[in-house]
Amino acid sequence: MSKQLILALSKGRILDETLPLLAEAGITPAEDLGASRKLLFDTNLPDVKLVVIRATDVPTYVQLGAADVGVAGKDVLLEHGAEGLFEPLDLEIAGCKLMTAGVTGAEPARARRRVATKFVNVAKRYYAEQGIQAEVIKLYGAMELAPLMNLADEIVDIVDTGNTLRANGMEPRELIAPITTRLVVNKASMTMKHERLKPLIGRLREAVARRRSEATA
Ligand SMILES: Nc1ncnc2c1ncn2[C@@H]1O[C@H](COP(=O)(O)OP(=O)(O)OP(=O)(O)O)[C@@H](O)[C@H]1O
Ligand SMILES: O=P(O)(O)OC[C@H]1O[C@H](OP(=O)(O)OP(=O)(O)O)[C@H](O)[C@@H]1O
Repeated sequence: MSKQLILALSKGRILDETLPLLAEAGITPAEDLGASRKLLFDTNLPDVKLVVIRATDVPTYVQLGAADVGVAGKDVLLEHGAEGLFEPLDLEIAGCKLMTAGVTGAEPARARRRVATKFVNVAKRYYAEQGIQAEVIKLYGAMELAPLMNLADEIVDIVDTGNTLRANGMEPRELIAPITTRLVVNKASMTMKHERLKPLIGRLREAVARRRSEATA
């Protein structure tokens, strides 16, 4: 195993909140991540590199050891599964909720509920736990359209302000899980590169704690 540390970052809305935390932990990209089409970046530290990839690909990179460390939403991790991954730290950024939602005022009455979502595994697990028979329909976006178009009775999706639901005549129903962004570490790296990872995780943990105490001060 090489001595290099590869960090896999989720691009999109998590990235902007991840970079200041990494900077507080002493890692800054060697160039502006947004200014090029590059996907692999050097940092200020010669033995640390960053890859910036789709959020849903982060657990795969870390699980299979292509990256040592990843930054991903708990929603993505719940959907992917935790095999081969340690989750040592809640970075407490990009908070939102994973919820069921339906048409405002409508009763979720159907014996076999049709549920549209991109979180297929989460949804199957959740409805099974609730003892509700569900036919889960995989979509890749715009879940809020599905009940409107009679494709589904209910959706499972991320809710933050609730504006997207409201704009489409829907309302949140049940909370499946509160979501924040997590640090994940490949299990083999955790053992083999422990000396290198321990201070990094420690500095990130301090940065998160500092923010928390500033927020409550
Ligand atoms: N309002 C929100 N809507 C969606 N995701 C949110 C929201 N607030 C925080 N998040 C977090 O941001 C992540 C999604 O980021 P983003 O929307 O940039 O990616 P995406 O478009 O869903 O990903 P992909 O490109 O893989 O489809 C989620 O996994 C979640 O953890
Ligand atoms: O409660 P709100 O504050 O409205 O946020 C939730 C919405 O934001 C996300 O969609 P996004 O705009 O990221 O598009 P996506 O479907 O491509 O993820 C998510 O899928 C919801 O639709």
